[in-house]
Amino acid sequence: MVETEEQAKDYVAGLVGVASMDRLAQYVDLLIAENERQNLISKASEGQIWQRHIADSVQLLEHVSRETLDQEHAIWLDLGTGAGLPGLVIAAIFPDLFVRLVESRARRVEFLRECVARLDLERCEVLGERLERIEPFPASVISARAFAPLDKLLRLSAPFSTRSTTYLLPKGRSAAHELKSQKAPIRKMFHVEQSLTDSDAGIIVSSRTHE
Ligand SMILES: C[S@@+](CC[C@H](N)C(=O)[O-])C[C@H]1O[C@@H](n2cnc3c(N)ncnc32)[C@H](O)[C@@H]1O
Repeated sequence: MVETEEQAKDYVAGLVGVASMDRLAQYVDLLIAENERQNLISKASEGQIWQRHIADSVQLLEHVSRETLDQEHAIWLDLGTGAGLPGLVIAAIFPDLFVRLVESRARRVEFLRECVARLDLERCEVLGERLERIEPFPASVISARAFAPLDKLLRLSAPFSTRSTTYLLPKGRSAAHELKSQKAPIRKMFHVEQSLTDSDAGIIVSSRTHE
């Protein structure tokens, strides 16, 4: 388990390069500063930002194949990005990957755009709209943390999903229960992975190529 700030930084540094670590540190500074102006993350989590937010986002990489990310036109779509979690963290790690962040609240959109500019993430696009209003495109990866209940999330994201889309859905403590309440075909498409940052939390991940 990744339980402390030190462990979180070591965990992330073990997975990403030095330049990515620098961009993540820059993002952490921007996030803490902006959290004074708008409510992006809980005040209580500021002192554990690497463990609660950065490592929590980075761990998603353990559940997506390198092959998926290396495809020429791979797009990582993050729904309800809010403060930048996990989508901006992913963009900071992979500046060459096309990352699209969907967020409807104007002040959050403004903050995300500022982060994209300050971190020089040319391939990261902030779609400042409700997801329902966005013209669908095929996404290689769809992530969403604390965005919507699973059935709504799957309904809204379906137009962006293909047979090979990898879903990565950190669901906190409700993961197993939410998946269990779905109909059999959905239950078969996904499984729950243990979160490394919270022993009670799970990540709903698509199991394999699906319809
Ligand atoms: C609870 S926050 C989670 C933010 C971030 N993913 C995190 O884990 O910290 C949910 C975010 O989704 C955004 N959101 C909710 N419904 C949306 C929709 N239909 N389209 C776009 N954004 C939406 C909200 O504005 C909010 O910023």
